[in-house]
Amino acid sequence: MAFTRVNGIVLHNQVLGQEDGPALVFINSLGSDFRIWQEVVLAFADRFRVVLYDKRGHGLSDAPPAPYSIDDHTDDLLALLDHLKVDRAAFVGLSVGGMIGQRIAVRAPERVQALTLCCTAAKIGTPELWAERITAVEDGGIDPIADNVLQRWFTPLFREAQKDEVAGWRNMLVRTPDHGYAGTCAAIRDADLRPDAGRIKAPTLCVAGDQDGSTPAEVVKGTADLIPGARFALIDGAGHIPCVEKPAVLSKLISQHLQEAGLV
Ligand SMILES: O=C(O)CC1=CCC(=O)O1
Repeated sequence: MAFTRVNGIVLHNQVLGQEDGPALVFINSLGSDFRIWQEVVLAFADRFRVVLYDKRGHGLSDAPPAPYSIDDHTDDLLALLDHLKVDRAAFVGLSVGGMIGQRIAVRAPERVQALTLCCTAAKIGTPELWAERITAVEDGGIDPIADNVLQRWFTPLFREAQKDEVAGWRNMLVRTPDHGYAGTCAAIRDADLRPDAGRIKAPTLCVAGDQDGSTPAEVVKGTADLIPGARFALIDGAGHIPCVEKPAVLSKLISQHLQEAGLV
């Protein structure tokens, strides 16, 4: 685990696995930190140099004043990868993490060997919806909205069967700095990546959860249709965070995609 200053802020990050292996970078979602990838990473650490980090405003990274943009998040990740001397990598991005992944694939195509876009889209929600959420968090913090968020993150079955685990992920969510969370809501509010989606050259897999209340399967599929050659896969019994709810299924999909991209 390391703390690295890039672009004037400290980013919490971890590099594990094979020092000489191909790099595999995971980018987490709104209100989460890199612990959400723990189960998935286990499937890759024997073959890959795995890079995990908390984006600005999240986890143990610095939370500079809001608002942020997707390009701020993208600049941070590119600078962190420069610091780590990772020239090229496969990227796996969840939700807003997938927006950052799409942006890297357009801005630095030579660095992207493969892209897995998980429960994400080129445009997520509406500006009005994000403005409402920002106001709610600015007024009352994350706690009052947390139960609604969890209903989108996890299926009813998982929430019922894994009450303690869900309570733990709720703790992660509500401990996100309010302005870090709101700052990233603003990044999502302002991002419409659809005009550039056709420029993505990396082999791309788009993955959806069949019970995702944030980026429903048809929204994810709509983005897959915009990206040349992108494939689409649906995970049964998953909400918005399949790396927690269905880690084995997600790992298998990522692994197959990386194989098809010639990375293993
Ligand atoms: O909080 C949600 O609704 C889920 C979500 C949307 C974008 C993101 O990163 O997470």
